[in-house]
Amino acid sequence: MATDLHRTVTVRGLTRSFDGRPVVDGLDLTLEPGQFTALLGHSGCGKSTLLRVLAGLDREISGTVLVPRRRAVAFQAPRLMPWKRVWRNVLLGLPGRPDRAVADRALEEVGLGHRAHVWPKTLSGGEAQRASLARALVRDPDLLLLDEPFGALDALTRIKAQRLVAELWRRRGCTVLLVTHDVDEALLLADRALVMRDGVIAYDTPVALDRPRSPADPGLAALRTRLLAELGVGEGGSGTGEGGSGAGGPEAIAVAGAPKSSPIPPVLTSHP
Ligand SMILES: Nc1ncnc2c1ncn2[C@@H]1O[C@H](COP(=O)(O)OP(=O)(O)OP(=O)(O)O)[C@@H](O)[C@H]1O
Repeated sequence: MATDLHRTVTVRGLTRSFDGRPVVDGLDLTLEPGQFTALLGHSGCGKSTLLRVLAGLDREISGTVLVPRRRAVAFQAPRLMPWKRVWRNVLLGLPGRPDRAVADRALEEVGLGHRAHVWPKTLSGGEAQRASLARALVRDPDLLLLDEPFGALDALTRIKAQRLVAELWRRRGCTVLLVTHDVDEALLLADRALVMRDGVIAYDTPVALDRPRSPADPGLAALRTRLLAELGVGEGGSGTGEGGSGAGGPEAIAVAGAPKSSPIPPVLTSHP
C-alpha cells in the first residue's frame, strides 16, 4: 500500500508560465501506479512542459507535484553522446561506477545487446531510440516519461518500437506517460488517454480495450472519433490552443520517498 503511494503521480494546481504567459495553468492530474497514459494535445499546448516538470527538469513552477523518485525520461531525439560507446551512453548519469553488465542487460532487453560496443553514429534511428530507452530502463523507473519517442521513426520502425514499449511496460509494470500527436498510437498503447488544452487536462478517458489491439477494433474507432473531436480535428471539437489566466495556491515540488538505495536523491523545494 505504502509502496503504491510512493509510485503514484499527483499533480495539483500546477502552473508554469513563460514570459508571464501560463502554459500549464492550474493543472490537476493523478496517475495510478502501473497505468499507461497517453497525453495528446495541439502543438504548443504544453505537453512537453508538463513532462519536463514531472521529470524534475523544470522547477520554475507553482503548485504541487509528487512523483516517484525512480523516474526516467526518453525524448524524440535519442540524445546519445557521440564520443561515448553505446553501453557507456546507457550508463550516463547513473551514480557510482555501475557495472557494464547493467548496460548490457538493458540493451539486451531492447534487442540491442549486439550493438553495445559501437559508437552512436553507427546506429540507425530506430536503434538509437532503443539505446535511449535502455538508458531509461537502467534507472529501473517506477515512472517512465516518453516525449514522442517514435516521432522521428519511419512507419515500420515505429510499429516495432511501439510494440517494444508495450512489451517493456507489460513486463516491468511501471507507470508510463507517453506524449504523442498520434491518436491511433495512443489508442493502441494506452489504458487512458488525456487531451491537454488551455493549460489543463481538458479530456480524460479510459481506453478499456483488450490487448493486443488492432486499429480495426470497433471500440477503438468510437474512441478515435471522440478524441479527434476533442482535438478539434473531427466534427464538433473545440480544439483551441493554449492560454488562460494564472493560478495561485501552495507552491512546492515534492518527490515522493523511495528506498534509500534509490540513485535519485529526494528533492523538496519551494518557489516564491
Ligand atoms: N523555455 C521556454 N521559454 C519560453 N517559452 C517556452 C519554453 N518552453 C516552452 N515554451 C512555450 O510553451 C508552450 C508549450 O510548449 P511545449 O513544448 O510544452 O508544447 P508541446 O505541447 O509539447 O508542443 P509540441 O507538441 O509541438 O512538442 C509553447 O508556446 C512554447 O513556445
